[in-house]
Amino acid sequence: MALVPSNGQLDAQVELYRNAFGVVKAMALKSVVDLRIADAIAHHGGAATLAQVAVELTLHPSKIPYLRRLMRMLIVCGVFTVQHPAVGATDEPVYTLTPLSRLLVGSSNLVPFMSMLLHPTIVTPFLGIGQWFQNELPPDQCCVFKQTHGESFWELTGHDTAFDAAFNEAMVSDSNFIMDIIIKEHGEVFQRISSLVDVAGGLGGAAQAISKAFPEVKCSVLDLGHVVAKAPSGTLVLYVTGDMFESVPPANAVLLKIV
Ligand SMILES: C[S@@+](CC[C@H](N)C(=O)[O-])C[C@H]1O[C@@H](n2cnc3c(N)ncnc32)[C@H](O)[C@@H]1O
Repeated sequence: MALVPSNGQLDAQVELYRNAFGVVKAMALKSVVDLRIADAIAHHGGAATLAQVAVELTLHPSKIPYLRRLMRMLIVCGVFTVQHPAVGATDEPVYTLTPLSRLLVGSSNLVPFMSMLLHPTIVTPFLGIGQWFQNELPPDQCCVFKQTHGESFWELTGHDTAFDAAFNEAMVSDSNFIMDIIIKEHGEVFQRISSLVDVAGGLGGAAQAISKAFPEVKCSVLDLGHVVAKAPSGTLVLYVTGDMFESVPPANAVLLKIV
């Protein structure tokens, strides 16, 4: 039988499937965060066999073959690496951390932020994007989030205390991570100002970091009432309740981070 050239169709199919399976990458990462696999490897000095990981995570031994598959996926994603034993050796492969998974361990890790990004409340609305385009929604239901949950993101955080706490913790973890780098590498920008307002600053992770490094900068945070109510006290940072669309407290500089 004569072979018919595929005219790039096979490459296109691979690319199509690769995009569709992108969701598996995200969910594999979610399992790392849920199970704390990076911590398990870190507890073994940064290198562990599957059996050691399984013991650390208290997984049933019957799950080890599936854990191997999950780890294979995560290696492709750059989350872990594996060192195979020399040919003929009977040692087990050893899994190690990479720069990505090192961000999931230690004191200022990004686990809360990753957990939030991959939280069902955040992920589920994406399943309804197609439907959202088809429906003529009333103006007060104009976003995909509201279509799924029946209320806006900020309405939900206003009454769901557990989700709000997780969300605020996530934002603080991102701020702790990024502000450390910004202050070390570009701290000079804060030396030229005397006051700063962190607009929609959440619990003020960014403002707190700036205030600690530059106590001479008068820092304030503007956010919604239910967030300000949980703000830390006894710091130099002033928390102000308000709506950023109505007014913003005066300051030399305005900081907008992930808003
Ligand atoms: C994605 S978070 C970012 C928090 C902070 N900037 C950070 O990077 O950690 C957005 C923040 O905007 C606040 N927010 C939402 N609508 C607001 C409004 N109309 N006025 C003031 N803050 C608002 C939320 O409560 C939340 O704390």
